[in-house]
Amino acid sequence: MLIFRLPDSEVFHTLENSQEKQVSFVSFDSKTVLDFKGSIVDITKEDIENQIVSPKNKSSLIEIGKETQESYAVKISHAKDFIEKNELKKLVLSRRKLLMYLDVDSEKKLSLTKSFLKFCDSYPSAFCYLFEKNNEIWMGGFSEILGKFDKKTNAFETMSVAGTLPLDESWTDKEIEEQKAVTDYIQSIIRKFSSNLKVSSTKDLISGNIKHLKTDFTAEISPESLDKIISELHPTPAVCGFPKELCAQGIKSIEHFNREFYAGYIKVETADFIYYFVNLRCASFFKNYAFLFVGGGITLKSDVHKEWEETELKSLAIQNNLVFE
Ligand SMILES: C=C(O[C@H]1C=CC=C(C(=O)O)[C@@H]1O)C(=O)O
Repeated sequence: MLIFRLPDSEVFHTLENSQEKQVSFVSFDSKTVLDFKGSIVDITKEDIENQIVSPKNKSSLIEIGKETQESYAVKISHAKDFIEKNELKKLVLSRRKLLMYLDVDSEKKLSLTKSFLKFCDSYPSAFCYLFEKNNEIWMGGFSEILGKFDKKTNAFETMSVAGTLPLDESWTDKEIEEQKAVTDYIQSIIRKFSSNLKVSSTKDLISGNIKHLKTDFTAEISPESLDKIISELHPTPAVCGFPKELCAQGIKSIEHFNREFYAGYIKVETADFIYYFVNLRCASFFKNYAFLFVGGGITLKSDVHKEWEETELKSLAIQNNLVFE
């Protein structure tokens, strides 16, 4: 079962009755690819609500912070050591926030389909999805594209999204440098495949309770180079770091958990476009608990308290939209 909604659209989709590979979830390390087959069809809100994908136990929302602010601070300090030793600009570190819904006396249980619809309402410009496959349930959504390819014109779009602050704070060198590392990397890749790259000015991207810095890129490419561009782009320094192999190794040794689909991407092929959405603000759901995956770019200027707060704010994208009934 897969339900999704494209950015800035009010139409929900699912897949039906065909062997065509239409949607694929690629893990952060690119080693796992989960394919969903079928033709893309519309699905109503009522039909979504009638799907049963909610964990079965009765539950209420109680948060148990497995990763504490102190343990995350130790990891941030390891990330800084790694950055210094390897003379890096940044490394993207993440945590898995554990959310328990314990059986208390309440009659309430988590409805993932209603949560999905609420999440979609809260983030209208995001690509949002909910899937259940091979005993895994994931929900997520964000507005960052790794790529969008127009099959008719061969136009390719991508973006550099990084740096995070609460809406009322002003950008500092830390966020500007963090996002510039992503912008430089993306430009260097696209220029190898296209001679007419256009780069926008850098703007704010508002995402619920927080904002990011965003630069857009457009270029004409040959359809044959699309797969290569995507595999070179992923994982960008917005979710990993540069050089990517070294940073991915550093992340693995510091984080101590498998990111799975978090910070991977989702490929969606429609009649006109091939989209590659960055899989952020996502969670995997189990019977009594969920893992909310949240991270942020660490630089030598990072403040441990602010980095923790950033991941807490990011976790609210999913957490504040969970519906218990
Ligand atoms: C890695 C995440 O965010 C990325 C996207 C936007 C801003 C980011 C940042 O400020 O660090 C990250 O690069 C995440 O949300 O887990």
